[in-house]
Amino acid sequence: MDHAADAQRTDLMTITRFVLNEQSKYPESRGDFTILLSHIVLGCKFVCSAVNKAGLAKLIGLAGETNVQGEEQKKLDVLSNEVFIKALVSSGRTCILVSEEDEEPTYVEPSRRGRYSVVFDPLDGSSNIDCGVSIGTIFGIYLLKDSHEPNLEDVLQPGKNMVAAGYCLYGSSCTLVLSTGTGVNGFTLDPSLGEFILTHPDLKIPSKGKIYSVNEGNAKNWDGPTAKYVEKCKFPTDGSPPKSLRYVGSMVADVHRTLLYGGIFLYPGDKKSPNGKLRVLYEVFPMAFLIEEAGGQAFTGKIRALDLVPKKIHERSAIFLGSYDDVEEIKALYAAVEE
Ligand SMILES: O=P(O)(O)OC[C@H]1O[C@](O)(COP(=O)(O)O)[C@@H](O)[C@@H]1O
Ligand SMILES: [Mg+2]
Ligand SMILES: [Mg+2]
Repeated sequence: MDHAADAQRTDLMTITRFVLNEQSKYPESRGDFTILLSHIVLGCKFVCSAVNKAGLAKLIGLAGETNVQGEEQKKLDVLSNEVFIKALVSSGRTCILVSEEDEEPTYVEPSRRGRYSVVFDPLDGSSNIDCGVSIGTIFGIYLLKDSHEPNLEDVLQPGKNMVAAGYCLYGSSCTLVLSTGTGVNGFTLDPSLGEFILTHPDLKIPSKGKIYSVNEGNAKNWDGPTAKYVEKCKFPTDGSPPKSLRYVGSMVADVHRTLLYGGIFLYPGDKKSPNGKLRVLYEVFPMAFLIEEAGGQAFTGKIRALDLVPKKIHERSAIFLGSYDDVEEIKALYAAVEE
């Protein structure tokens, strides 16, 4: 084994070094994004360690408050939210923060303000916290185009205007997946080094998958195209084998598997919740941005998810995302009912 040759073939790259490389592609860049990202990374490391020791540190269970979604907040929801607000404000690079856990946006005071708006779900998959199943953090980043006073319009924008998006998965290992609009890369936290190391360079989602991921418990309320699609997954009529069902119930975990293995993740609208459950700004948009960057598709049942223009910060939307060919199939079923 020629270790020297092998060493020259594979990079030992930290996420900071990676983003610095990216930054060098933009001579006009002042390093603001690199600083912002280093604070997001710090937040992820903090939350990762809190999640790992949740049972020991009495961080399991309810916080005793209810958030704007009407959900009972978990202690880790509240802690993660505080950690990210603090990390983002202290970066000195943000102007507006939108969190799932806060009814109103946080407008950063002028003396600590920067040009980036960050929309985020501090802890995704809250129903899985207490049983130790994979959970995560999701974030999307917009850049203020000019020096106007930041306002709600700066975040109520189509997802395609984001400059970066990512998530951090707190699972058997802690993995941060990031895109700055030029491909998708995954970094694994080495707890002994406290460093996120590049382990999944240039991720590409397979064009077709063998897995479908949906909460079938809502099946009785589904519309025609969704019911037909899931039926096709289970009872294919073209001689192909049935797809396997995988559903963790944490969007980060279900999308991470979909990104690596291919297939489709869907949280459709239904008779009970016409706009589904997932929130446009800090769940649908960042995941759609990553999936498209990796060669997949993200569809709302009507349009390309990233073309949505949200009217409210906690707006929800149906979402079908994953492998290009699989999403193409469900788009055809919805197109058929439009005719
Ligand atoms: O239990 P359901 O209805 O299947 O919903 C699961 C979905 O809800 C969520 O937990 C909502 O996110 P939060 O946990 O951040 O509120 C998603 O992660 C997941 O995909
Ligand atoms: Mg969530
Ligand atoms: Mg959440």
